[in-house]
Amino acid sequence: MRNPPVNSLSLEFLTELLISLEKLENDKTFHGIIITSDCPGIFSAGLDLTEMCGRDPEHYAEYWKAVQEMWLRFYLSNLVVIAAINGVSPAGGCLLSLTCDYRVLANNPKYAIGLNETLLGIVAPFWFKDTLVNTIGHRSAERALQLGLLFPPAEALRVGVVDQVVPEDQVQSTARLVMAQWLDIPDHARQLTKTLMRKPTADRLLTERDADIQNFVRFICKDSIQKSLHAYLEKLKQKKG
Ligand SMILES: CCCCCCCC/C=C/CC(=O)SCCNC(=O)CCNC(=O)[C@H](O)C(C)(C)COP(=O)(O)OP(=O)(O)OC[C@H]1O[C@@H](n2cnc3c(N)ncnc32)[C@H](O)[C@@H]1OP(=O)(O)O
Repeated sequence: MRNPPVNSLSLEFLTELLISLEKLENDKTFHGIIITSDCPGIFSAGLDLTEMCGRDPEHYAEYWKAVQEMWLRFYLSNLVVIAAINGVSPAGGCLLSLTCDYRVLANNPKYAIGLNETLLGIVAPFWFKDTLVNTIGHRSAERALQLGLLFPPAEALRVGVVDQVVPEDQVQSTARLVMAQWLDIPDHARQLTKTLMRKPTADRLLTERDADIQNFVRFICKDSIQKSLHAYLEKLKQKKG
C-alpha cells in the first residue's frame, strides 16, 4: 500500500485497492497476495477521516459502500491473503488485516493494532465486530471493542489478533514463508474451506447492505458525531505543532 502519509483508506485508495485485487484474481497465474505498507511505521491509519467529516449524505453513502466492498472482496477472496504488518494499524487498518488469512506483525512496541473506534466516539459496525469475534472469540472481542484497545505486538499475539510476531527485518520473509506453506495445500480444498468458514459472516452484510449504509449515513451525519470526528482530526493536526 502506498498512500502517503498514513495509508488512510480514502475513497480513491479503496478503489485502487479493489482494482488491484480484481486484476490479481483474474490473472490465474497468481494464487496469493501479501498486503504490506510502503509508509514507514504505518500499516494503515484506517478509514480516511476526511471522507467522514463535513461532507454530504450522498458522499457518506458512496464512501461506506466502498468500505463494505473492500471488506467483502478481501474477506471472501479466493486468493491466499497474508498481511505483513509493518506499522501501526488502528481501526480500518486493523479491519483490513483481519480480512486476511494470516497476519504477521513486526515486533515494535509502536506498532499497535486494534479496533479503537470507541476512542473516537464512534461505533464499529456489526461486520467489523463479527470479523473480530471470528478471530479472537467473543469475550476478548467484547472487551477490546468496548475499551477501543490498541494491542502492542506481544498482547496482539496473546489475544490472537495476529498469528505471528517477528523482528521487524523479518516481516516480509516470514510472510513469504507462510505463503509457501498455504500454497502447498490443494487450492480447491482450501478455497472451499475458506468459503465455508466465512460465507455466513459475509452473507449477513450482503443481506443488510443497504440498511447498513443508511445506518452509517444517519449516524455519521449526527452533529455530535461530526463534532467528535472534527475534534479528533484537530487533535491529530495539533500533535505536530
Ligand atoms: C451504525 C454504523 C455506525 C458506523 C460508524 C462508523 C464506523 C467507522 C469506523 C471507523 C474506522 C476508522 O478507521 S476511523 C480512523 C481511525 N484511525 C485512527 O484513529 C488513526 C489516526 N491517526 C493516527 O493515530 C496517526 O496519524 C498515526 C499513528 C497513524 C500516524 O502518526 P504520525 O505522527 O506518523 O502522523 P500524523 O498523525 O502527523 O498524521 C499525518 C497526517 O495524516 C492525517 N491522518 C492521520 N490519520 C488519518 C486518518 N485516519 N484519516 C485522515 N487523515 C489522517 C493527519 O491528520 C496528518 O494530516 P496533516 O499532515 O494534514 O496534519
